[in-house]
Amino acid sequence: MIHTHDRENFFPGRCVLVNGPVIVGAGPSGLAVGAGLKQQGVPFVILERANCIASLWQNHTYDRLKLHLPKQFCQLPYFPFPDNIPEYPTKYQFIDYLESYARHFDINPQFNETVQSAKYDKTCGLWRVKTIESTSGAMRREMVEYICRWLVVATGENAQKVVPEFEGLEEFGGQVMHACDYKSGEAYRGKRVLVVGCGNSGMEVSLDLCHHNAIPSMVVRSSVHVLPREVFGRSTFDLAVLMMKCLPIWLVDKILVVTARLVLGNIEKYGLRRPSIGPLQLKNSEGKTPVLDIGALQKNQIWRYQGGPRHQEVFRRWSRARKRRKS
Ligand SMILES: NC(=O)C1=CN([C@@H]2O[C@H](COP(=O)(O)OP(=O)(O)OC[C@H]3O[C@@H](n4cnc5c(N)ncnc54)[C@H](OP(=O)(O)O)[C@@H]3O)[C@@H](O)[C@H]2O)C=CC1
Ligand SMILES: O=C(O)C(=O)Cc1c[nH]c2ccccc12
Repeated sequence: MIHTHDRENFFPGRCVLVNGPVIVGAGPSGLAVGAGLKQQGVPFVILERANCIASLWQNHTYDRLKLHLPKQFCQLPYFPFPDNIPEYPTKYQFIDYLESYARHFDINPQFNETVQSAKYDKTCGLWRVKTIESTSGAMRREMVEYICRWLVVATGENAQKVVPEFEGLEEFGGQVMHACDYKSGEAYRGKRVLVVGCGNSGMEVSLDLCHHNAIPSMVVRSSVHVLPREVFGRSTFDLAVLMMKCLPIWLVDKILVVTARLVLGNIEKYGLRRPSIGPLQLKNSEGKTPVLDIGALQKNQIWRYQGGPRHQEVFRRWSRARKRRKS
């Protein structure tokens, strides 16, 4: 007979005892933790739901993407970028680098394993991490329970897409996609595209659409800090990091905003407003990343619907205009 307590603990899969940490996620952070542990000779297991390392970079980024920050800020510990890589690596160069990083440290994640739960068992001081095979279509998906003393969650800041509700989407008739599925503007030549969101993704997708002679418009919900990626040939981020070493954050913010104003002009003429809090302070308090501009701001073919109307109202107007054009 199985008691309730036993039933809770009953697990129909394999059980693996890990003599070190379990790391969830084989993205840059998971790999970096793995490399550190390898160097100390500590055994570990990396669990990854996708079938490759850095799956967000491999599968959910657009073709033209380049890192925003100079390479020295994006490299992982103990293994710098090769010298022949440019200052702002492309996504392909970044992925190659991560692949060689994993090879260099002989890191072999367990792919196609999705963590379903992780519970800390206080009585024995151990984590119980349950996974299920992620390969779809398998008749019986394998389940494994890992038991370990340490758990490292390295699942990423932006792994989960957020799609706002859109009333009237069924009647819209046009194609709708999230930025994580956008590859290039090639398919949108000559077409009107409404881009919802004015973060780095929204700005760069709009710029890519311009490069492909599509006609993007943007929905700008709130205020946003736009900084030039470079000032006098020097990375703005690099300058911010340098200034932070000797100046208070509010002053660095003031300098960044004044410099951005000198380089880019008043962003209100591009349909944008700046937040009252400075860019670094806003990043610290709300996690909101400033937009690092690589040319989208000044593309005057991008129309920006600013402020008041939320995506819903703009979308309704947009949808109606599309129907009028089609009829
Ligand atoms: N080349 C690079 O290195 C790139 C880096 N990135 C990075 O990836 C991360 C994710 O960036 P991103 O994908 O842009 O996401 P963000 O969360 O940074 O931006 C999302 C944007 O969408 C807006 N938004 C959300 N919901 C709605 C809605 N319902 N109606 C209208 N607007 C809405 C937000 O407005 P609000 O502010 O009002 O919430 C915000 O402006 C960031 O750290 C970014 O810097 C992204 C692209 C390129
Ligand atoms: O561009 C990105 O995706 C970044 O995350 C860059 C970034 C993070 N924190 C910052 C603070 C000031 C300027 C850029 C950044």
